Amino acid sequence: MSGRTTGLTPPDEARPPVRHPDAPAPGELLGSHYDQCFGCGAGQPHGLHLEARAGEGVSVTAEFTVQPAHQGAPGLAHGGVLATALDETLGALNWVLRVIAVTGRLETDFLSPVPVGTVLHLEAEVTAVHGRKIYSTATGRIGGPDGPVAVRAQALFIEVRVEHFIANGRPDEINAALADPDQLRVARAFEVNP
Ligand SMILES: CCCCCCCCCC(=O)SCCNC(=O)CCNC(=O)[C@H](O)C(C)(C)COP(=O)(O)OP(=O)(O)OC[C@H]1O[C@@H](n2cnc3c(N)ncnc32)[C@H](O)[C@@H]1OP(=O)(O)O
Repeated sequence: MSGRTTGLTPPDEARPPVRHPDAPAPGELLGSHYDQCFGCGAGQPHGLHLEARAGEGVSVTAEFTVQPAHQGAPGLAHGGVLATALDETLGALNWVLRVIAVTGRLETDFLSPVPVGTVLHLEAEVTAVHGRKIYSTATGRIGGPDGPVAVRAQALFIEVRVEHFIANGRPDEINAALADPDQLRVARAFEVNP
């Protein structure tokens, strides 16, 4: 046993999240944090190509259209792909907090099947912050932004430094990313911490 507190309920001493003053304006398209990301990268042919926008407060919205490559059962989205869509949307909250954070824990509820061709309308918000721990929730609706919730998640993200990726990633991809001016621009945007 590690002794970690792994619950998804913020402790009493957690504080409300703070929108960074330089966060993108509500409605602004956030773009991809990495071209090869399976969740949001344009360079991944079978990726989700999820497009997220900044919301009000510390929130984001996103859309993901389920493609034939995303099937689990015939004609239905794979649950892991739906969890990825939730994870990616929650990860996009980094843009609004202006911190780099990775998923530590993700709990997902699958409430109804999501057919291929469906546009999943996602929303995520940070509910509390405690030290490096960022507590957040997300929903995915079908049939429109106000349609029924098909999937939802609670998550705990952990703030990391950019060195986390340099220390743990494969050298080929790390070096390619460091040589890409667009990628450096994104990394610098996250380094403007309060
Ligand atoms: C450039 C932008 C990039 C944005 C990417 C977004 C992509 C979408 C999101 C993802 O999918 S990220 C990829 C999936 N996640 C990972 O690969 C993370 C793998 N795990 C790790 O690298 C480390 O475990 C982690 C950095 C999360 C934590 O290790 P640390 O050594 O830095 O933290 P530490 O063990 O000191 O724990 C700090 C606090 O967090 C808590 N914690 C850490 N890991 C946890 C965990 N897994 N579950 C619950 N709590 C956790 C821990 O209990 C502790 O709480 P307290 O401060 O209250 O003691």
